[in-house]
Amino acid sequence: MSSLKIECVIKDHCKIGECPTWEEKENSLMYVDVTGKKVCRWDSTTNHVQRISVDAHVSAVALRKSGDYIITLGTSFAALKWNDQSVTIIAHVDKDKSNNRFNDGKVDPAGRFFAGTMGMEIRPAVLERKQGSLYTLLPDHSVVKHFGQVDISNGLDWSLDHKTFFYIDSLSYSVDAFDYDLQTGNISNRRSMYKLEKEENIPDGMCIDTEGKLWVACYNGGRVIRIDPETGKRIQTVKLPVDKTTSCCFGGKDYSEMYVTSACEGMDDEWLSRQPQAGSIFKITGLGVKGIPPYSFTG
Ligand SMILES: O=C(O)[C@H](O)[C@@H](O)[C@H](O)[C@H](O)CO
Ligand SMILES: [Zn+2]
Repeated sequence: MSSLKIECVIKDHCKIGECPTWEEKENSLMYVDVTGKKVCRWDSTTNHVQRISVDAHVSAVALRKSGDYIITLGTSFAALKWNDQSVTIIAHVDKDKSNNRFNDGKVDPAGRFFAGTMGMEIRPAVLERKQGSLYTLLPDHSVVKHFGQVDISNGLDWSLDHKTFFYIDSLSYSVDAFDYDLQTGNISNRRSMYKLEKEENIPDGMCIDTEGKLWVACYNGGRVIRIDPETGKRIQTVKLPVDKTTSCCFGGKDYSEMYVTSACEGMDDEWLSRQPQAGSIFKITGLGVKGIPPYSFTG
């Protein structure tokens, strides 16, 4: 008998809730509302949500070793100080692409911030294709560009042995794997590891668990799926009460809870009436597997 439990823990109406990131020292979940232009912090002990409004699309938030956060804002990497709500631009990318924005990002095991860009959407997943690129912000604040020709740069994570980088460009409907060099941050030898099935729809955010398996949030698929990178097979599906599940991370006291963000942008009144929790954040317990703490940016 599964002890799986899904509860809506943050009743929000995020246009595009994204990038859930557990902050252990604050017992809190960080997340963003991309087109709502907000960086949010939910305190799991008080159930209180603090929101900081920013002046551009904010698509990723990550912890910073020196405290506070690093974010992707428009087509810039930026530092966010929580208490005074100050934003300091660190580096710009895609200077020749005024209609681009950053999308998903995450810090690698060596403290580098990987994030990718995309063209602005006309409506969900409808945009000028091949405009995006994948970048790394190094601790010295220089930027490395890995490759271009990306549609929607999305979920990313690293294997537990730090030898493989997993990456999603959403409109390829594939989860890809690269060889990854921990010492340099270089990635190579791209191959498809899992092709989504039709009803799983668009691959979005992603995280790894302590057994080395990947969890992928399926946008318009209303689910997270668990994939074994060794076999390229799906080993579990957990359905949620909303279709636009956007990303997932582990959190809670021992990283045994999974948090799933969602979106409501692009839903008409009839769809919203069927899924009134769209844009909220869900907690899944009883998965029987844990996650790992997020890495912090060392710059
Ligand atoms: O959430 C994201 O990663 C993007 O910002 C969305 O706007 C995508 O279009 C959607 O998730 C489909 O990939
Ligand atoms: Zn995403």
